[in-house]
Amino acid sequence: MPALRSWFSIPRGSHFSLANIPFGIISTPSSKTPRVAVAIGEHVLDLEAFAANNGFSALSIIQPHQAVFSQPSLNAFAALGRPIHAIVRKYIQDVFDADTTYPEILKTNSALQKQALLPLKEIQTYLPFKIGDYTDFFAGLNHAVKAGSMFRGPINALQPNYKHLPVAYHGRASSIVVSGTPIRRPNGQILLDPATEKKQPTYSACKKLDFELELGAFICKANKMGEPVPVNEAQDSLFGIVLMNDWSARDVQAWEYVPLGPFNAKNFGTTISAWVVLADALEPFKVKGIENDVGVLPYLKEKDNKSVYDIQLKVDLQTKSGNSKTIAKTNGRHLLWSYPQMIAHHSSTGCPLQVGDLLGSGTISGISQSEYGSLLEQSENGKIPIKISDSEERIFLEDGDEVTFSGVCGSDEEALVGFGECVGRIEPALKL
Ligand SMILES: O=C(O)/C=C/C(=O)CC(=O)CC(=O)O
Ligand SMILES: [Ca+2]
Ligand SMILES: [Mg+2]
Repeated sequence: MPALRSWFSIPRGSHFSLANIPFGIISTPSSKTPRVAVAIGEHVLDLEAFAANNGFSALSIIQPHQAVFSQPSLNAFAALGRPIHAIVRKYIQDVFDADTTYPEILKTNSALQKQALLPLKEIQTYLPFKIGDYTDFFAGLNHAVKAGSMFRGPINALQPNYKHLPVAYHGRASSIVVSGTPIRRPNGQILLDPATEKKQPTYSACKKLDFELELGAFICKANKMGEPVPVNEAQDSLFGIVLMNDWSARDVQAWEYVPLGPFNAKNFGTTISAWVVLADALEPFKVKGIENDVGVLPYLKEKDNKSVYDIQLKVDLQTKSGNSKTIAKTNGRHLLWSYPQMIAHHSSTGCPLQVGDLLGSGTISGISQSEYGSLLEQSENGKIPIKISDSEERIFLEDGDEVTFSGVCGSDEEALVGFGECVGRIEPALKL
């Protein structure tokens, strides 16, 4: 399909082309109340201002719902359901199209352009949703094999359940932050010398601080308690996707996680990107995930044989002294389980999912060192240093390090569907 052309200037290579239209929450120095916007090129369209100035006058279906754009989160907009998200996205694409059906709405309305089109660099972004619950899956097969091999050897790398159900832990919604928020190194219980017989922990600053490259999915449809979401209807629950960093304290994790899973090792901070790419925008980039070679149970069997996304993912690390390096490149296709399968399994007991819940994919890794989505894998749990520059290397994160994830779909520079960035810098631990 040829790229949509706009009357509005959208630079080539922008993650926020007309093919995208991602949603987020913004404010400006002169208007500090957080509200809904979409990103377009190097600007955002403030949907509160747009709605208040008859921007949706040609879209009668949205008129009774315009208050959703004045909310400080996307929950109310998301709850309108996928057919409405699709209509709104298509309408905004039309308003910006070079041959728009509605030139009077924005193309020839310079007053509204001035009011509602704001430079990205002048706005502040916020968490896109009020997140009630957060669950982090472990669907990245290559990551699970690599991490499991390091801890239990290659024969026992995967637990017997791994290919039969999407494994997950219940995370902590209260410490999810938007891209750009600093992350403080946690203090925690660790074993300084795990090899010795006597297991005596100390309480200290984490010495094995790591990132995990993941995708996060937001839920837009609540299921009632007791009523599971069938796998082949689960796409209706999927609002959109963000980049996600499940910061992980590996030494805390190693000591605490058997038998109930990660607790404090992953509850001190999780960063997500600010712009939510709608499931509809990702539709052209659906691909087959990793083949599951066990026959999954019927409640996890999907009709759709393409249900993960071809997203080119990248991790950059910049040190306090300014050296930086791309330390990993991988792809969103490296998942054994799809989001519909995760949703179906999560709700299979009757557990209610709610609008605004966040589901992490699990760390996404390829199969070679430069494709690993965590330092745990890259450094073989601290054994192999990763060269950042001639003067610096890393095994785990140091104070002042800044980790930047980016993700983009497509190759046509005029029609990229990108996520922007998911950034966090490490601050020193509280002094003990
Ligand atoms: O297989 C294991 O015992 C451990 C796996 C991990 O440590 C990976 C991990 O932290 C899970 C995650 O992706 O959050
Ligand atoms: Ca994780
Ligand atoms: Mg986390």
